[in-house]
Amino acid sequence: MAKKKIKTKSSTTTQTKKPKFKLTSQQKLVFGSLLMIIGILLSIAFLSFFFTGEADQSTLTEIGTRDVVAENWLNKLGAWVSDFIIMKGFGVAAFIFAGLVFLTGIYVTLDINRAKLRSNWIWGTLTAIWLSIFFGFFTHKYDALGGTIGFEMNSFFQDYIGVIGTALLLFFGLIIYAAIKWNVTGQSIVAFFKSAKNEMVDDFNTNSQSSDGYAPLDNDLSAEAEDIKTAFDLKPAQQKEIPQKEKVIAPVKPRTETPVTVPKLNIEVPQVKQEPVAVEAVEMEVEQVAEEASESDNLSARLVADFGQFDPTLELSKYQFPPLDLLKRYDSESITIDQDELEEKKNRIVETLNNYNIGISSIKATIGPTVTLYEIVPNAGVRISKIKNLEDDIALSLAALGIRIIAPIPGKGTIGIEVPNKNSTIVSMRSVIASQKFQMSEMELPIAFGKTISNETFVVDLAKMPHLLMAGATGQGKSVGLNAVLTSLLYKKHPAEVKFVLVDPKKVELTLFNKIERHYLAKLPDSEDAIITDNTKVINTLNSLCIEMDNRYEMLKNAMCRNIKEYNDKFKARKLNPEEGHQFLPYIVLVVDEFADLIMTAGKEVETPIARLAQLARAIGIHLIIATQRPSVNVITGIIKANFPARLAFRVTSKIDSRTILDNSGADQLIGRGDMLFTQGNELTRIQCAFVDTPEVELITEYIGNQKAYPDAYLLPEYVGEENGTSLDIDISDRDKLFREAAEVIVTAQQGSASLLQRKLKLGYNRAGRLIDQLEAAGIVGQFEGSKARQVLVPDLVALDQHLANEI
Ligand SMILES: Nc1ncnc2c1ncn2[C@@H]1O[C@H](COP(=O)(O)OP(=O)(O)OP(=O)(O)O)[C@@H](O)[C@H]1O
Repeated sequence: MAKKKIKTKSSTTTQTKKPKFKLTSQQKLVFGSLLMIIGILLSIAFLSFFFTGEADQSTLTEIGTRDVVAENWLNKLGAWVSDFIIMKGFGVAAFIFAGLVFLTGIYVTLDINRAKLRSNWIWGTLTAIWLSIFFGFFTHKYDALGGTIGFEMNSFFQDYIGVIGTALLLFFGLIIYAAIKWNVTGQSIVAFFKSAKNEMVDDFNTNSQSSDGYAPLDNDLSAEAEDIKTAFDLKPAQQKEIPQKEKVIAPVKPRTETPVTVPKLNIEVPQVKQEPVAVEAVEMEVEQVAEEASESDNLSARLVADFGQFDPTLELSKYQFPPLDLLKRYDSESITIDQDELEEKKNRIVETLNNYNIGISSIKATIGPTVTLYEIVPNAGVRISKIKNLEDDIALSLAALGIRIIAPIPGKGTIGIEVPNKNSTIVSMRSVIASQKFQMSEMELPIAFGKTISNETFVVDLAKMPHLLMAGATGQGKSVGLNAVLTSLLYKKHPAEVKFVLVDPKKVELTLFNKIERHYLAKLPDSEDAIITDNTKVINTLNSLCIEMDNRYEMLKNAMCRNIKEYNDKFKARKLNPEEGHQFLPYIVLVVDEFADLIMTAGKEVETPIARLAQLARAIGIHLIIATQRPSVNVITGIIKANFPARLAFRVTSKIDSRTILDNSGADQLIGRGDMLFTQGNELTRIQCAFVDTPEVELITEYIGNQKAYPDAYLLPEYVGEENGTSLDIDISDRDKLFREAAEVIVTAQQGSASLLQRKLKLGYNRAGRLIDQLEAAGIVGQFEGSKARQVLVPDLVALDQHLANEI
C-alpha cells in the first residue's frame, strides 16, 4: 500500500517536470530572425510616420478597408502601429522598443544569457518613459515628440508639483540613471571638473607664453613653439612618448627659464620642473576607472547586479524571531552584596591560611551569581602547592560545599578561592539573550551559556568549538543546559541557516521541539518523527549524517571551497550554479542526550559514525553536542574525547568522573543547579548556566511552530543498511522507486556515474550503486569501465520515455 502511494507521487513529479518549454537550436534561429525582422519593420514604420503620419490620419479609421491606401512606407499596418506606439504611446522614444525587439531577436538566435536581456528591457522601458516625459515637457499638445504618455504625465505632474517640480523630477531621474547605469559618483564628477580645469589652465598658459614677449624670432622657432604647444596639449600617456621632441626644443627653453643663474650642471632643472605637470596629468587618468564595469560582465556579478545576492531566508521571508517577552524574568536575578558575609568569609580564609603559616599580602573579592571569587596574593616565598593542598581545610573552616582553589589563576599571578554564596541568584535565559554581547555577536552559531564569575555573559561559538561534550550527574542541570543551547540558536538563527538532529533516548526531554519540526529539524526521509527516540534509528541517522558529510565535502571540492562559510558566501554571491547540484547549506547541529545509554545498547555501531563525524564534520557545518550522565571511560572513549576539545561539566559524583570529562578535577566540587565548568582545551571557566524552564521552551516552540513553515523537515540522505544493499534487482517490479528519476538525471547529464546520483538525489553510496546496476540491466547505461564514467546509451529524455515504454 505504502509502495503504491510512493509510486503515484513519483509519477506526478515526472509529469510536472515535462511541460518545461525549451526551443531547439533551429527553432531559436527561426524565432530569433522573426523578431529581428519585426524590429526592423517597426523602425521603418516609425521613421516613415514622421513624414507621413499627418496624411495618414484619415486612413486610421478605415484600416479594415482594402482599397484605402496609406502613405506610410509600410502602408496601413505601418500607419496604424506607428500611430498606436508613437502618438498614443511614447513619442520618439518608441524607437527604443523597435531596438529592443531587434535585440531580443539577436539574443534568441545566439542563445545569449536572458538575465542581461531582461535588464535591457527594464532599462529600455524606463528610458522610453523618461524620454517621453522629457519631450512632453516642452510641448503643450498631443504630438509625436512625447506621445500621449509624455503629455499626460507632464500635465499630471505639473498639476501637482508645478513646472519647476516636474523639471527637477526629470533631472532626478537622470541622476538615478547615471548613478546606476554609468556608475557616476560625486567623486567622478569632481574629478571631471578638475581635469577640465587643468586642461583650461594648460591651454591658457601655453597661449600666454607664445604671446608674452617671447615671440618667435624666425619661422623655424615659431614652428618649434607650435610643437611645444601641441606637445602640452596631448594627453599624458602620449606626452610620455615624446621625450625626443622635448630634447629638440631644449634650445628654446633657456629663454623662457631665464638662464642667468643657472649653471651648466643645472641643465636638468627645467626638466625637473616639467614633472609636476606630468604627475598632475596622471591624476586625470585615474578618472577612467570605468574599466571595472567590464569586470562586472562576469556572470556571477551580472546575476548579483540583476537579482541581488542570494537570500537563503527568502522562502520564509516573513519569519519572525521569537520575542524576548517569551522568556521569564526572575525576582532574584540581581546580585545583592552581603557585606557581612563577604567580611566573614574573608576573615575565615585569612585565619585558616594563617594557621598554616601562610601570610597574605592582599585579597580581593569578585561576586558572581553563585560563587564569589577571592583572589589572594600570598607573601613572598609561599609555595603554591601548599595552598592547593588546603582545599579541604578551607572548606571545613567555611563550612561550605563547592570550594575550588585555582592556583595560580592563569595570566594573573594570584591564587583564586571560589566560595559559594549563601543565596545564589538565578541567571535567567532572558538576561543572557538580551545581553549586548549575545545580540551583537557576529558568530556563526552563538551560544549564550550563562554568566561567569565576574557576572559577564558568556557567549561562545559552537562552530569554533567545534563539538561539545557535556556531562553531569542526574539533576545537576544538563537538560536545562541543552535547552539553553537550543534556545540561543533559536533566538539568533533563521530556520534556513541551522537544522537540528535531536536524539533523545529518554523520550521526554526534547519532545517540545517537535513543534518546530518543519522549521528547524532534520530527519530521515521515511521516518515519521523528527526527534529520534529509538536506538536503532539513531544508527541510521548517524550514518545518514556521514553520507551528508561526504556529499557536502564533494560539493565543497567542486566549488573549490575549504569550509561551509566560504561555500555559502560563494553561493550567495551567485558564483555556484544550482543546476550543478549546488545549494545553500544550513548548519546541522546533532544533539544527543544520554549518550551512555546509546553506547550501552549499540556500542561500536554508534561510536564509529560519531567518531567519523567528530573528526571530519567541522568544515562542512555539522556540529555535535553529546550529553551523558556517566562520563566513564567506556562511554567517553579515547577516540571520542580526542575529537571533542570543548567540554562542559555540571556537578559529577567523583573526582575520576571529573578527570574523564575535563582531564582535571573540579567538577566534583561544583554546587549543582546549573553550576558548571567549561573548557575549550585550555583553562577552566566557571559559569552559572542560564536557566530556561520547560514552559518557556514551550512558548518559544509554539511561537515558532505557529508560523509558516517549510513543507517538510530538512531531509537527510537516505541510508540503507549494508545487509539490504547487496542484491542486484534486475526484475522491473523490484526496481528502486527512484529508478525513473535516476534515469532522467543520468540521461540529462549524459554521464553514468553513481556519485552524480548521490549528489542530485541525495542518496547513499550503496543505493546509488544499486541504481546504476539497475540502469545497466535496463540498458540505459553501459558497462563498468574502471575509473571512467559509464557510457550513457540513451541520447535524450524522449528516447528514454520510448525505451521505458517498450519494456512493459
Ligand atoms: N541553571 C540553573 N539555574 C537554576 N536551577 C537550575 C539550573 N539548572 C538546573 N536547575 C535546577 O535543577 C533541576 C534539574 O535540572 P535538569 O533537569 O536539567 O537536570 P538533569 O541533569 O538533566 O537531570 P537528568 O539527567 O536526571 O535529566 C531543575 O529542575 C532546576 O530546578
